[in-house]
Amino acid sequence: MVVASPTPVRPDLIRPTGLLPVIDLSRRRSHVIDCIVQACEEFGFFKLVNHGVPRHVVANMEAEAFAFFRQPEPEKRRAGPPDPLGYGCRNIGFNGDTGEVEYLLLHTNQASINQRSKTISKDPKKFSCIVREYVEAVRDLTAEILEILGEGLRLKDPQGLARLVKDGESDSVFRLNHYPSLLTSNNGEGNNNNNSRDMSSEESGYCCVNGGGGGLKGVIGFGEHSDPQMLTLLRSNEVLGLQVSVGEGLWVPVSPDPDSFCVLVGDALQALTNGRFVSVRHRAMTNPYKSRLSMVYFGAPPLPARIAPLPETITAQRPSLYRPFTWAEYKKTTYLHRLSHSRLDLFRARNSLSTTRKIISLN
Ligand SMILES: C=C1C[C@]23C[C@@]1(O)CC[C@H]2[C@@]12CC[C@H](O)[C@@](C)(C(=O)O1)[C@H]2[C@@H]3C(=O)O
Ligand SMILES: O=C(O)CCC(=O)C(=O)O
Ligand SMILES: [Fe+2]
Repeated sequence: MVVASPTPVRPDLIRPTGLLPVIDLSRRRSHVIDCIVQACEEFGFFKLVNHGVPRHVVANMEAEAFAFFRQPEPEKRRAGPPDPLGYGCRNIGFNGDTGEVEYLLLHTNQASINQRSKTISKDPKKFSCIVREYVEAVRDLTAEILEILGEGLRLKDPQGLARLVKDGESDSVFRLNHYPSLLTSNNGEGNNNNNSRDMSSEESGYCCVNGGGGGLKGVIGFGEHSDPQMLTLLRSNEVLGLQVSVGEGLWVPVSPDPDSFCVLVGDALQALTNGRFVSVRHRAMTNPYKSRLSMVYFGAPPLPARIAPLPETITAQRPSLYRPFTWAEYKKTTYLHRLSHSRLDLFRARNSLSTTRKIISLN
């Protein structure tokens, strides 16, 4: 069991379950604003409950995803190889990263979804319609959270951040990750799991914290990284796997809750807030007994959008930490590096390291 003690959570605001914040979106708005800002500052992560995304929209997407991954490998390969969009198995990105995961990566642009659906599903109209419904719901929720953050940061234009993901040209992507259990994967030749079944949690009795339980070591499904975009909304089935870094090598498992969304601050939002919000490092472990499915929306601005610390986040004590860049420039850099690379450091303003040292010594 991991016991970690990073910066203590202000007890009046966030209701922690274990260590990580859980925020109820249906509470009083001013309270929600304070909680979300605090969570983004302290962890770059929170769990959101009572979020308003209809259950059937999530259930339909999950059913389509499982139906896709249940197919024999040659069928799935029709939707690949990832360019980076499409179906991928074990290889992540173009720089040698691997993990025990198979995935579908889609752009959220409707024309692209329609086109890709043709190689993904035997009923492409149904598939693209279900993806559209899900993506629209999570995009709207992402925009709502960004508006809350805009208010919390007292931005002159509180809707500005949300507009970036609502823009028709937004470069947001959607990813379905499937982490087969050891029972359903077949050692190397893909995951032809259509005839296998998982164990029930009662059968498995598996309790995985920081990688292992019952004497089994955890296997990395998706290695350590931060997400490059602004905000990530991640929903998984009831299987444990996601872990969040709280610094000093400590990984905190996120208890799975199919009715909630995990919200993760990405690199672009860290830059826009001049480091006030932290992009959280995270990873996903596989579960030996149960297949895990995560559905992940990455809210991004349009490619030409300029990313630079917002004026309201720049002060005499905390001058601009990052030089301006476009999302296109950042995305290109992302794809030139390994998954675990701290790519935002490449965009630090000159002298920002000495500024950081000054801030630390003033505290
Ligand atoms: C190894 C890589 C895969 C990735 C692009 C990268 O070069 C580094 C970041 C990776 C990541 C992590 C978050 C998202 O899953 C993703 C789609 C993204 O935007 O950055 C992936 C990229 C990918 O798998 O294509
Ligand atoms: O599957 C998960 O829980 C994490 C996946 C992830 O971090 C990603 O797709 O970027
Ligand atoms: Fe991620």
